[in-house]
Amino acid sequence: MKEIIKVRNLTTKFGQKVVHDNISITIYEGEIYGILGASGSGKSTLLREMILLEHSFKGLIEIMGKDITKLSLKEEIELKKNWGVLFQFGALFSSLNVLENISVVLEEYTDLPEEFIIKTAISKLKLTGLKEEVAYQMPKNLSGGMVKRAALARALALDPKLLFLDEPTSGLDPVSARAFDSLIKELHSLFKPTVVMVTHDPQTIANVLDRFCILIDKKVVFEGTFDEAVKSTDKKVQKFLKPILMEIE
Ligand SMILES: Nc1ncnc2c1ncn2[C@@H]1O[C@H](COP(=O)(O)OP(=O)(O)OP(=O)(O)O)[C@@H](O)[C@H]1O
Repeated sequence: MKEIIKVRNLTTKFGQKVVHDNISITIYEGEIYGILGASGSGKSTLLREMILLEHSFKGLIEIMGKDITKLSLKEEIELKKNWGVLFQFGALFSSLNVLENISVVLEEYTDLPEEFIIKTAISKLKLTGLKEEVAYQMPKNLSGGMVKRAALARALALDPKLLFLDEPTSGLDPVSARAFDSLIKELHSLFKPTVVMVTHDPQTIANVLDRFCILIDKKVVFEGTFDEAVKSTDKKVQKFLKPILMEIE
């Protein structure tokens, strides 16, 4: 298996507050990898560090063979073309309609003619199960599930090798959440991107992730598959898994 993201000896501090204390994880190409942990354990911070939005760390983060602290501007742009991001609350631009929200990414990172941008944006929208007419709606008129799908369509705009998802099912009702899990699995089997997601959703953890890490008390206390976690004798891992196992029973 080929490594696509390597985190080594990473320490994150905000002032005196240590969020990650010398943590290391490895994400392999093509897997669906979860960053798990209690609230405030630094999951989103780790994801934000990987996508160059947070820089308060020491140690190594290597993505597709590149140390992300040593990128030239050109390399940074090239690397960003390889990934799509779905932020926790969808984070669509409220003043733009759905089509424009997806198109901005294509306009920023490609030289495609406008007609092709529109066709591509609509095809991404359809991939996420939304109808073409949704393209002309404003985000405020969409349901929570539709916002997530539209935001996922935007994340898919550049056919990313890497898809970063921050709490993809949070805020969704159970039916929409499970439908979103299925969509992620379907898109993954179609395009085989590496998916890195922050989640605390027990069903997603048990049914969608290939491997995951668990952050507790600033450390990575576990990295591996769900079955391996269930078999772990580590007290912290067992305590973390208990409510998840009860929920999925
Ligand atoms: N830019 C920042 N400046 C100062 N503190 C920060 C910053 N970003 C995050 N933190 C702190 O780092 C800690 C970890 O935050 P983070 O959002 O990564 O946790 P999380 O595990 O994703 O939590 P949740 O599950 O609640 O979203 C929190 O105590 C948070 O307040």
